[in-house]
Amino acid sequence: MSDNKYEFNPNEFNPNEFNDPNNRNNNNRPNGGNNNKKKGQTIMSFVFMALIALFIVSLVTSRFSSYNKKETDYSDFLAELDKHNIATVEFSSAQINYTLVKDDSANYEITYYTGRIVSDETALMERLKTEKTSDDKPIEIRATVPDNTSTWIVNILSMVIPFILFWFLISLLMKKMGGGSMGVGKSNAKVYVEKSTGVTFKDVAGQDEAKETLQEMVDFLNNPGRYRQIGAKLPKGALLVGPPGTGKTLLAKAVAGEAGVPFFSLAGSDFVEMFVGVGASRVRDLFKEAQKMAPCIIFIDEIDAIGKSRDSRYGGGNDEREQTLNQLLAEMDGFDTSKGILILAATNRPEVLDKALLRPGRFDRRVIVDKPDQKGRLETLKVHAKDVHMDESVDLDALALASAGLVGSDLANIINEAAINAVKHRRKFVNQSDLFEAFELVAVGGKEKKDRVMSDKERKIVAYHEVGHALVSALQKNSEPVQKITIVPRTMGALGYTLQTPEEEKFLQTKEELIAKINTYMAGRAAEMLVFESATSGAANDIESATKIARAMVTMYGMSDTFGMMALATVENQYLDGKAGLICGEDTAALIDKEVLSIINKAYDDAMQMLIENREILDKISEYLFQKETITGKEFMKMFREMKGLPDEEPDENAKKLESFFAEEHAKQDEAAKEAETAPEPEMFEPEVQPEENTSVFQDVAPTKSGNYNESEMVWHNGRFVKKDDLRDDMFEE
Ligand SMILES: Nc1ncnc2c1ncn2[C@@H]1O[C@H](COP(=O)(O)OP(=O)(O)OP(=O)(O)O)[C@@H](O)[C@H]1O
Ligand SMILES: [Zn+2]
Repeated sequence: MSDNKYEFNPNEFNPNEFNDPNNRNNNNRPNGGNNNKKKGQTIMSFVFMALIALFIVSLVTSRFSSYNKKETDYSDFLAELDKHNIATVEFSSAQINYTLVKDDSANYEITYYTGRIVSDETALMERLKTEKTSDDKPIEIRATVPDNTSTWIVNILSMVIPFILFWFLISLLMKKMGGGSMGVGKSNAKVYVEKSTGVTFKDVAGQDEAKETLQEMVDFLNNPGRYRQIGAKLPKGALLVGPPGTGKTLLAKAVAGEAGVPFFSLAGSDFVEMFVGVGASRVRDLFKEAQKMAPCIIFIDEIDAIGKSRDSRYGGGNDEREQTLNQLLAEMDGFDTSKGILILAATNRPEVLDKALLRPGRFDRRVIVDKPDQKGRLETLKVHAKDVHMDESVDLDALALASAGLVGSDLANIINEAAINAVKHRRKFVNQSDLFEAFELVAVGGKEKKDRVMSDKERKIVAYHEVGHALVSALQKNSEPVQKITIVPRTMGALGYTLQTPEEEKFLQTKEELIAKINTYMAGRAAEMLVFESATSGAANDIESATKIARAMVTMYGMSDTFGMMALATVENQYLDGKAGLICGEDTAALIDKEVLSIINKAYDDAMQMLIENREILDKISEYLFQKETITGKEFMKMFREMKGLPDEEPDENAKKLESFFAEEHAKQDEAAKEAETAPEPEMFEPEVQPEENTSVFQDVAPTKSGNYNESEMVWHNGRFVKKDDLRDDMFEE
């Protein structure tokens, strides 16, 4: 199947082209719409030019015709009459035009004109009829209905032209803004229609539940009759809900591909325009076109852009969006399901959607497209690795294990980055270290930046900080194993990091595990304070992450002593950053802060205590890291166990896989050293990536001036260093 994707304007699209069975595989098909549009535009500009030309011509002629006309007073007219100087007189409806007996000095004849004085006219006529000109000819008298055609045209045109000009400018402006060009109401939104998407459920890895639900929809598109016969109401739409990059768009395409029907797609934000009413008319157009092509699928991405609740809490109350939404609801109610139109919509903020959208007969089915589990990740990796030449040694299993928390698009990205890496190293096959580097790029963010010059003092601080994290983690039962510790700075600002990955998929976290995590976060700063007695700004990320966990424990997980199981916050956008909104009074909010602070402070104390008790190990491993710059979790654990006098643990299968995956680090370093001499490094594009949540990265950012506290500003209080400014009276109360 070919991947045929077209952009088209539904207004000028000729649906018959789609219905022509002989035309099925004609790739040029919908361009007819484009040609029509072009033709229309040329005609319009032609008419426009013609009008302008006419206007100019008539202006010029009227100019010329008034060129030899001269206004005079009635008394002048009478005076000339007295002098027998008048040759012709012409009465028109409002004026008297007259010419004089030919004056030889003038090389053209001037027509004079003056107003009529009706009361005087009988006498005047008498005179004109009887009197003669100076050269003894009778005065020529005429009465004409004036020929006003030319002035009439000018008048009309002078009224119409500004309109046309105005309209022309507006449409130019709208085209600039990406709106409609031939009139405000018409749709020029980017609707994509693909006759066959070429995507099937096989291309979507994992997401088995979502596929199962959608399989029903496919069946309904294929056999609408079967459902109708038994009297079942056919579903009109389904809402695909999940975090970004999990494959919602891909699934929608797969439904179209499986059912073999055309796929209309556009983004919700395309509907919302500056002008009220544009969005609504776009919705109308879209449905009109879709009905002509039924059976088909309409896919609306980011439906929250139009479907946002009209409730003002979510920033509702926008006229344009409301109209668009109303139109969408009306269309959904209006169309006939038996034709086989299915509307799929995607969002990662289902909570902001207007309830009306979710009522039966609209998007009444919700399909959750969540982050993949380990199996899902492995399948996704396999799908994307299918067309990439992979070295035999490559173990996608280990990568799937290590990449907890990443979504489908991240995984696709890893495979692609790995392939780019292989090319960069002039290899024909992607090997494990390419994958590892790509994984780090996506999971941690940025690339190694070895040329960044840091002082030994700074590197030492970073080394202690990182080993602090790793050591406290290793000292606790409930923490995840350390996989890598490094003090090589990265391009996105990290000066070093400690990477931990769970050995198995976890769906629940216990209070002990959360506490262990907070302790581990605190350990970086604690190590700095213990050894250098001074804090750096490097712990900013640690502090933020730790506070987030502590706050969730208090407000949502029911894990605090003060509040117990009282709900104090609700998650506002579960599928994005999981931001929570407080649902409590101000007094309670202050108490929450206090509770969060006490959790953090206790964690800091505990971490400090653990480091003090294991100072020797801290010093040794930090020194080792300082020398080597990067060590694997395996190396770290070996040193740790030896010094602790612990027996070697036989790692389980998953642990072994992860170990070997992260051990690639060494292979990579050796290889890089070799290659550095030979191959010149081409510039590589770097995608912007965010560190992910599940795989814990204790990443430490470069210090900034404002955040760099020196010793004198810190005081030791209640068993920890605190910033002098932060010392409050109430801290001494306990
Ligand atoms: N389950 C999956 N199987 C295979 N590939 C996937 C999967 N999920 C995501 N991908 C890859 O990630 C890319 C982006 O996915 P897609 O655009 O469908 O995500 P989305 O959920 O619609 O994201 P958004 O909410 O940001 O629009 C896909 O083109 C595909 O390459
Ligand atoms: Zn840290």
